[in-house]
Amino acid sequence: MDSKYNIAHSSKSTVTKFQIKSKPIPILFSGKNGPPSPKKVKLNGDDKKKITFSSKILQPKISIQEQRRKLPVFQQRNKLLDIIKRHKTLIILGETGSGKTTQIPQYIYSARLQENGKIGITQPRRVAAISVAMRVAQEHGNGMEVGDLVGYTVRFEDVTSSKTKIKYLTDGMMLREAMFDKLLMEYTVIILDEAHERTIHTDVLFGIVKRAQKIRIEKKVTPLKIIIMSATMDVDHFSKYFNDCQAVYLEGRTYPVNIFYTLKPHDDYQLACVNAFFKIHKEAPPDHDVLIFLTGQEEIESVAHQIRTLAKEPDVEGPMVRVFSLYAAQPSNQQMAVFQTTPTNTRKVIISTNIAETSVTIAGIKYVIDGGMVKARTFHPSTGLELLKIQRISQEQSWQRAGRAGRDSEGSCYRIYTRSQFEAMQKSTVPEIQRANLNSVAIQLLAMGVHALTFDFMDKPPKEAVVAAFEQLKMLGAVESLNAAHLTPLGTKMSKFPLDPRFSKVLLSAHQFSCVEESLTVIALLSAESILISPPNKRELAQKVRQKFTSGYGDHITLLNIYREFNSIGQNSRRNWCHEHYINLRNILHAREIRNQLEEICRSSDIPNSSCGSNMDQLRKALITGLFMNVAELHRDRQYITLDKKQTVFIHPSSSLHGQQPGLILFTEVVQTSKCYLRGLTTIESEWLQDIAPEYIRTHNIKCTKES
Ligand SMILES: Nc1ncnc2c1ncn2[C@@H]1O[C@H](COP(=O)(O)OP(=O)(O)OP(=O)(O)O)[C@@H](O)[C@H]1O
Repeated sequence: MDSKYNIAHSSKSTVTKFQIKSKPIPILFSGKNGPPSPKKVKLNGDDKKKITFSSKILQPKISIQEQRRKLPVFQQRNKLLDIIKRHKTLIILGETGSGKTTQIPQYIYSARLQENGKIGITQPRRVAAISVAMRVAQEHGNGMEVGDLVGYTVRFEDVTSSKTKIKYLTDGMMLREAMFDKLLMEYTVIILDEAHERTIHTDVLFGIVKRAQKIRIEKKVTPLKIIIMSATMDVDHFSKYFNDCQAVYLEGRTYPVNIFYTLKPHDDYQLACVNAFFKIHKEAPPDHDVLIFLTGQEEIESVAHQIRTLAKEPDVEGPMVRVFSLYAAQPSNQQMAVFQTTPTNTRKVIISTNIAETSVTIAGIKYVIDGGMVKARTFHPSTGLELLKIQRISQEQSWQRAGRAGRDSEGSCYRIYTRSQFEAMQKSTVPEIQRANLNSVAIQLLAMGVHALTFDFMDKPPKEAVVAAFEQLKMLGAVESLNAAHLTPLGTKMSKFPLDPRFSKVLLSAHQFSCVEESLTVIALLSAESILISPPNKRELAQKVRQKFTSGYGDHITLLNIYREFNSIGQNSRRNWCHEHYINLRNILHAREIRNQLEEICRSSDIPNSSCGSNMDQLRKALITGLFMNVAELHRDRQYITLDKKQTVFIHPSSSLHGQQPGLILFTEVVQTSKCYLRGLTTIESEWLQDIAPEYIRTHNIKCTKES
């Protein structure tokens, strides 16, 4: 689970910049293939009724098996199987949509190259793992259900059985499996798909599977075959890391994708995306669906609202529009909704973060609009703060995005940047391991008996980030020293939670303060996307109706109050209640799902359940046990300074403590705009800090000079 710990947005991501315009404005594109000349279908007024066809219906139906045979990879099937048979490690490079993810595991299975083991195919994202597994089960035919021969495992969902031989799973899940079996004996073939993504989990997995393969050879047990796949990767770099392994390039792609660039740069890429959409909408046949790439939930919901509203304007031409959002924080069933077919004469538009960037095929997508931006996490060891920042994508990412069109017919990609902006982009994305907070990775590796400083990474993380991670783990009691080769018993328990170790520590300490129930709720709420909705034009109203939940102790307890109230009302009234109180129903339900999972881990770790009722001091103390490094103190000049790295910080205007000046505050979020703001706050007492984290106070030479 990606915890939202210390995550912040830049002002760009949080401010909804759109004004609804009565009519979309034109946007100019150029492209090497010239502008498209789509079939003009007028769908205004009476014409709308006269349209009785859709190419969704008229398209000659070819069987799924014929579709498989038409894929470029099919031509090379035998040659490919022969190479796979001969090499214990192999890199396969092939165009997006050529059939790598769906076909190669099936070829391997048909040729029984996996012998008695399983074929595990990792995906950086759950939506890809689920949708691809469903497609492959469907391709396999004979009424096969997912979970039989073909299955998937993602966080909070395991759809496999004893019959499963082809298993799609997220790289995070395979990493969890490796914590219980370092040699991954369940598998005889592991395919690391979308290797170019270089998420932290993928990078750690590279080292884990490489090591498992080596040890299995040394121990003379069933060998492990490793296949690394992507459409866009630095083959030499990967080959060198995997002991100069063989690489093959699969030629050919299914359908062409025409690329168009804007003629001038667009700072307001959200607005430009909306305008590009309506340009397409006006001209393209109704069954040509559109996929738009933006950076995060708020942006996506805002653009979705824009498109829904504008599409209803009487002078906007085009068919009916059905808008879908897609981002990581949604529960699975909402994510999977984007794959549903829409009625004839309805255009589907999906607005997604980069989670739809790789592996995913959404049937009917003819057009991709690429906003050119992504939200990326960056950790700053010097300040101890991790910030989520909106930045330009890499060229690799832009090719992957374009590759989401042209999968079932010719497609087009409209890039909301100029050709020279594209050329100025970094070729590849900086691996996440080189820019993220490493304390979760460090604890996971150590649970497998490996120290992050000596681990065989493809690209080593900065040493100071590893040291900072170990310093934190030591202060949390997860390791005894910075060079520890093992976790302490407490550290081992912490590693069982898919959370930032600071949050795991809170859960593990909560029983001491009789507040396991409350801690589970707060940590789950912090691990999901925000449950609070604050529309820019109704911000004050939203705050007013939620006023009754506001706690003088701060945001965490305010969130707890909201959750408690939500839980106490009947199921049928929840939707209305959320609407009235500006609460995001989806997100609060997702938080509840996360809470159930965490509760299950607590139960299996023998943590008895307890509740502190209305005694919030207990919860405030429990929060300190994991978050004592995230405390800021009020100084005489009315500024807050963090105790740890002495950073000047301010209380964010959206915090329930804004306008007050408590002496000591504990924080879980940092927002960097013109200033460094804190939100996700709880007030704490100086004596508690001294009692709960005496070692930290002593070693950091901290004197709490409480001001009020
Ligand atoms: N859910 C689906 N519905 C319809 N067609 C699909 C679906 N999934 C895959 N396909 C078809 O199979 C083709 C191959 O998909 P696959 O995911 O195997 O390609 P890939 O080479 O792995 O692409 P990428 O590098 O983009 O992940 C697609 O281009 C599409 O034509």
